[in-house]
Amino acid sequence: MMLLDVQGLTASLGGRPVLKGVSFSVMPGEFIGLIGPNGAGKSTLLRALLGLTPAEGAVALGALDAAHVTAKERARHMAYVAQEREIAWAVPVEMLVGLGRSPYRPSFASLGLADRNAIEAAMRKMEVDSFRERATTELSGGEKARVLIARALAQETPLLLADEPTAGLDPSHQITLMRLFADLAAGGRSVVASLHDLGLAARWCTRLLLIDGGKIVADGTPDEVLTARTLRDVYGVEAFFGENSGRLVVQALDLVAADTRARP
Ligand SMILES: Nc1ncnc2c1ncn2[C@@H]1O[C@H](COP(=O)(O)OP(=O)(O)OP(=O)(O)O)[C@@H](O)[C@H]1O
Repeated sequence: MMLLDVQGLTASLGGRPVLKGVSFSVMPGEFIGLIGPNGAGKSTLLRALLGLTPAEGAVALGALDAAHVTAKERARHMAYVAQEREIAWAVPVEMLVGLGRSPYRPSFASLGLADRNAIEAAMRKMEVDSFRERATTELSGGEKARVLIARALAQETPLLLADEPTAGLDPSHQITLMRLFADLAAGGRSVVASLHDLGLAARWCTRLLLIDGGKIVADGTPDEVLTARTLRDVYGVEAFFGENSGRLVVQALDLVAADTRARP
C-alpha cells in the first residue's frame, strides 16, 4: 500500500510556476532524498504535500485523499520538519517535543502513557533528553534542529517529511540522523528528506528524486541518479565518484566550464 501518491502537482508562487506537474509515489520502507539546486522547488513540494502551499493535482495519503482530510488525520499520517528553525516561544525542550503528540489528544488533555513513551523515545534518539528542561530559545542552531526533529519523531507517523534536516548538524549528528532515518525506513516507515549533501544522500538514501526547475528530472537509486552527467548538467559541478562497502561515494570537486553544461 502506497504511503503517498502524488499526481500532476503544480504550484505557482508570486505569479511564477514553481512546481510543473510533479508525480511520484512513496512505498513503505523508502528513504527518499529530495535533491536539486537552490530554488529547484524542493521546499515548495514538501509544503504543497502538507497543504501549506496551495497547489493543484492529486495527493493521496495512503487511502485518504489529502484534499479531504482533517488537520489531525494529516498529522497522524505525516510529520514535517521545516527548514526554518526559528522557535519564538521559550518553552522547555520536553514540552516542545510533546507537541508532537497533539494529533492524538483532545486539546488541553494531559499526556497518557503512550504519549510519554513516544516523547522519551524521540528525545533519546535525537540526544536532547540531557537538556530537556532548557528553554528552546536558548539552544544552538544544531540543538534546535535536533529538538524539532524529535518533535516530528514523537508524532510516530508512517511518513516523515524533512526539509534540509542535516543543515547545521555536526558530522556525528548528521550520521546519527541519516542512520535513524534509514532505520525508520528499514522498519517499514518512510522518510522524504531534502538534502544538499550529495555524499550523505548517496550513502544513506534508498532512492533519490532529483528536482530541477520544478520538475523531477531523475528518479532512482543513488547510482542511477548521481551520474557525472546529471551533476554536470543540473548542478554545474564535476565530482569524484568512488565506492565504499558497496555504496556510492560522491564529492563535488569543482565547477564545470559554463559552455560544456547542457541543461536537461
Ligand atoms: N513566497 C514566495 N514567493 C515567491 N516566490 C517564491 C516564494 N517562495 C519560494 N519562491 C520561489 O520558488 C522557487 C522554489 O523555491 P523553493 O524554496 O521551493 O526551492 P528549494 O529547492 O527548496 O531551494 P533551496 O535549496 O534554496 O532551499 C524559487 O525560485 C523561489 O525563489
